[in-house]
Amino acid sequence: MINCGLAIVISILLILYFFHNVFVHPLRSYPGPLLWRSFRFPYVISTQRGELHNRLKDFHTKYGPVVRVAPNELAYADAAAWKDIYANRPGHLPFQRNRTWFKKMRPDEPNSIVGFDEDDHARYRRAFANAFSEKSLRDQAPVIESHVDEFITQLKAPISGPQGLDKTVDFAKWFNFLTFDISGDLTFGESFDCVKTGTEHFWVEITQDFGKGLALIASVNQYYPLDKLLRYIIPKHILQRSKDHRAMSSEKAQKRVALDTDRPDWVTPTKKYNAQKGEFTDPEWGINLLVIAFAASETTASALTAIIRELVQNTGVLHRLTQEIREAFEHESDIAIASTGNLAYLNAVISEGLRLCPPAVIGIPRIVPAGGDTVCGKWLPEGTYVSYNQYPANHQSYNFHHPNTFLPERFISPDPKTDNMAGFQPFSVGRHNCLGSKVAWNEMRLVLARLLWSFDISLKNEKDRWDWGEQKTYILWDKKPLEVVLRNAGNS
Ligand code: HEM
Repeated sequence: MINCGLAIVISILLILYFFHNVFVHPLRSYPGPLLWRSFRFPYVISTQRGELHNRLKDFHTKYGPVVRVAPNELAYADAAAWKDIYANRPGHLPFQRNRTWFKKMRPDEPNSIVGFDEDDHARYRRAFANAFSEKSLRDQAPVIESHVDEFITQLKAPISGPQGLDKTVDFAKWFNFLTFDISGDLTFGESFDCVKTGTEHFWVEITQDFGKGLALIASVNQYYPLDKLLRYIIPKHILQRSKDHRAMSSEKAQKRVALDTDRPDWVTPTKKYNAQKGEFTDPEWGINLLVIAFAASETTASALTAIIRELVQNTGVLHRLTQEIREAFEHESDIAIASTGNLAYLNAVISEGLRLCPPAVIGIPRIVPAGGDTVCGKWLPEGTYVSYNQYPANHQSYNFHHPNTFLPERFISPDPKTDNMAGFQPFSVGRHNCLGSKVAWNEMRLVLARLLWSFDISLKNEKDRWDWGEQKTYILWDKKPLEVVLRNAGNS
């Protein structure tokens, strides 16, 4: 009897909630699918199924550039939203990162540079910015170049053996090896040696679950007080792995920070700045170096994997790019970070890869600040979740012509009538934009130039062709293997 009464009460509350969201809520005039406008659960289920990017893409096609995707959330595919949501607007309060995505596992954990606390963020950002100045990047270039050199040497080794056989490589794996080795070196002062050993280091292996973990945390946190149960919902062995990983990161961070050295990396300039302006605590170093090592690697590996997939699936583009690179350099040793900056077609290919397959697939929502504010000319109540979602937005024909086609030419001479380049912000804008965008560009140009100079590259299996968006995303791309055949091009 009590159960029956409870069920009736819950049903009535749900119906009232539904009517409130659809007919009374301040966002009621925004278009979107009825179930999503009424309840949060379709968004959460879609996130957990890894298909949110495709659902949002379809919604933006059907409903236009602003869609209500949950009772309190709007998704934007309108370029004007970038400035309103992410940039600093004089006279406006900042739109903070959404706490549901970044809630701490333990209250005594410090915030990180990607956290929601704006004061801590500004303090970290000012310090780490020194590691990404033009001078610091120049100092770090030889470190990146030596890792890329080791990567190419490893790929070449069996091919230049006695049989001179072609070699099959899974680039989804190998780009991870390379980018994590580089960021291990530049954060913790030592490479993870994935390229050297041809295997994933334990630290790197665990980070492969980060996206899924973030997606789960963000989903559960939507349902107060369920979030209190988070630590009981996550299986014990996963919690333990996560603790081990944190402990290993802290240990590595402390070891690196304790070193009295001028090695060119992301710690030396930050430490020098801190020596004058105020030190980080050990836990602050630990969490930030962990976050930066991850942010630098996963994204760049995703971009490189996507770009190579698009190249081997679009052989006309591959041919033109290979020609540009081989004509630009006489010797392999001429290919360096400084010498690859101005290759027009290479830059266009990378941009188009970032447009079609953005590593930051969807935007982490921001929150409209106290008192409410405007986005794209319309006032929104405080507390509204808002985000610009790159993958869904970049695939709309009202933003880019032939939006689903890999067309680097659109970046060679952009036509504002067909392509709205203001919407193309793969590294975001404003005070939280990517700190390492120049590093990413340096790495991507160098790796692609070295690869295409040395190898003729083709798909292992001609039938292994598919659209990048078919993969699942858990905040980040859940990348499928990319098996390609490398044939030594005979250049030296
Ligand atoms: C193709 C590669 C990359 C892409 C597409 C990318 C994209 C992004 C995006 C979109 C953001 C903003 C996230 C947000 O708004 O919440 C971001 C933040 C960040 N990225 Fe990258 N990133 C890349 C590579 C790198 C590299 C190489 C580093 C090197 C350290 C790096 C470090 C960071 C950091 C520290 C932040 C947080 C900045 C802040 O909140 O102030 N990223 N990245």
